[in-house]
Amino acid sequence: MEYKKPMGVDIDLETGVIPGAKKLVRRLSDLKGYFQDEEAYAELLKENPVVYEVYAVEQEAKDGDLNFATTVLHPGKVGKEFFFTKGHYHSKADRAEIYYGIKGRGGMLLQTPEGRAEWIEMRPGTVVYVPPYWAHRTVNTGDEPFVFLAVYPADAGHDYGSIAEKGFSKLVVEENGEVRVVDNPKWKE
Ligand SMILES: O=C(CO)[C@@H](O)[C@H](O)[C@H](O)COP(=O)(O)O
Ligand SMILES: [Fe+2]
Repeated sequence: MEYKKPMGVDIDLETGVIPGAKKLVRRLSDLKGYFQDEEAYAELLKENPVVYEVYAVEQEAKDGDLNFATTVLHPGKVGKEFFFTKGHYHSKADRAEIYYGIKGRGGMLLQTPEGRAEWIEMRPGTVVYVPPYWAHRTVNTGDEPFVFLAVYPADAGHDYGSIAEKGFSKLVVEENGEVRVVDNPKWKE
């Protein structure tokens, strides 16, 4: 039996960086079609800001092993909608996940394949359990980077297709200076 070597790494709790991790950058241009307000999107696209970065430590996609990653989700809005991650189901849809809030403020939108949505607020110290079969997207509702850790089965995979096409049934917006979770007028099952 070949045993893998155990490891310990220190997340930089200020920046969210995991030393030695694989870095992925998502700019606004990577989120084409995701936001409601197309005019506001086109305007902000001139700057094409970084919306989020992911620092991932991933294993071969085998049953029983675990991956982990931090996400640094920057503050910002497109029109009234707060910056968010693309959101996905897992390719192996029954794979669950744990998120842990490190810095900043935000929350997670979750959704069943039938379109039943839930919103869970996150702050430093919040643990969110993502059950099997729920799509999940994080949203930064604050004015500083929202940093969190995710731990997920190594064989979970990402299925972006249905969210990219249909979005979530709820939107997280700012209205009169308040965070509101409202129905998505463009949602169709
Ligand atoms: O849920 C996971 C892994 O299963 C997170 O590590 C996200 O991958 C990350 O927060 C970026 O979000 P997406 O662009 O992948 O939706
Ligand atoms: Fe996930």
